[in-house]
Amino acid sequence: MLRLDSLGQRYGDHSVLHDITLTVPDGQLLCVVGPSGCGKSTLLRTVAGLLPVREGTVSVDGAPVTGVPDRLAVVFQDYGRSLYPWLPVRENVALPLRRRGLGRPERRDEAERMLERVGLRGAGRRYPWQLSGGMQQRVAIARALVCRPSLLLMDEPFGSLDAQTREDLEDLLLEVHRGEGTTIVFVTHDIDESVYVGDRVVVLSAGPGSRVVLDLPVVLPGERDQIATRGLPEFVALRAKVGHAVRG
Ligand SMILES: Nc1ncnc2c1ncn2[C@@H]1O[C@H](COP(=O)(O)OP(=O)(O)OP(=O)(O)O)[C@@H](O)[C@H]1O
Repeated sequence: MLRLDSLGQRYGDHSVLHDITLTVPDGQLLCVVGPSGCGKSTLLRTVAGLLPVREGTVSVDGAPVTGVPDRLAVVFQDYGRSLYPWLPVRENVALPLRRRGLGRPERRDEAERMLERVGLRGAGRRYPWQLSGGMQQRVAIARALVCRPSLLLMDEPFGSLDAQTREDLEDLLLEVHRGEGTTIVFVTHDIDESVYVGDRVVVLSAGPGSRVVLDLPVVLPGERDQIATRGLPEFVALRAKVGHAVRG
């Protein structure tokens, strides 16, 4: 479980986040949206232990965050820079397992299992630069999940992909989330995307000193489907609520 209690964050004198209190239960996929520059990435960097907590507290599974939490994984927008071009895809995915002390065959098997999970069976021997952007981001997701993190942070992970690939990866994320039950905090600019993938959407106000202005459970009937779900009146109503909150 992730808990933010009265979190305040700033860079020098510039206040970015103010009095953010949130609890993310295990297994929830929380989307965070808000106007550009409101502090979404700052929030993720704080949870990842990459920025010191200025005010309030942040804890993961009951332990205050003072450095990078154990069992945390992060996926960024910039897949091109997050994979090692000199390592084959399988080695990229297996990399985090080295710290777990697994032997080479076990690492290889786990990496192959995750590659299959993200739809990249048979791509293990290829190099990242031989893959499309969408495939590279699948590799980044496989690497993030290979250690079975208890918390996965995703910062605009599909922001630079074309529309079709983006939809494919949204569906992949939902499938993997259902299968692995990982707690996920997913930052996006895209209001539709937040409602489509989220169990819950939190909207931050424009800065400085952004606060939570909407905390919305996403309850939609049936399995999510790119065409059917987006056409549901419930979806349209949720999207409108989030849209109004983002625009202030
Ligand atoms: N390292 C830094 N030093 C100083 N100011 C920073 C730093 N990083 C971010 N900021 C400022 O903090 C504010 C929040 O930035 P942040 O990147 O967290 O917002 P964001 O909501 O993720 O933005 P976007 O949606 O455009 O990616 C912005 O005003 C930004 O200019």
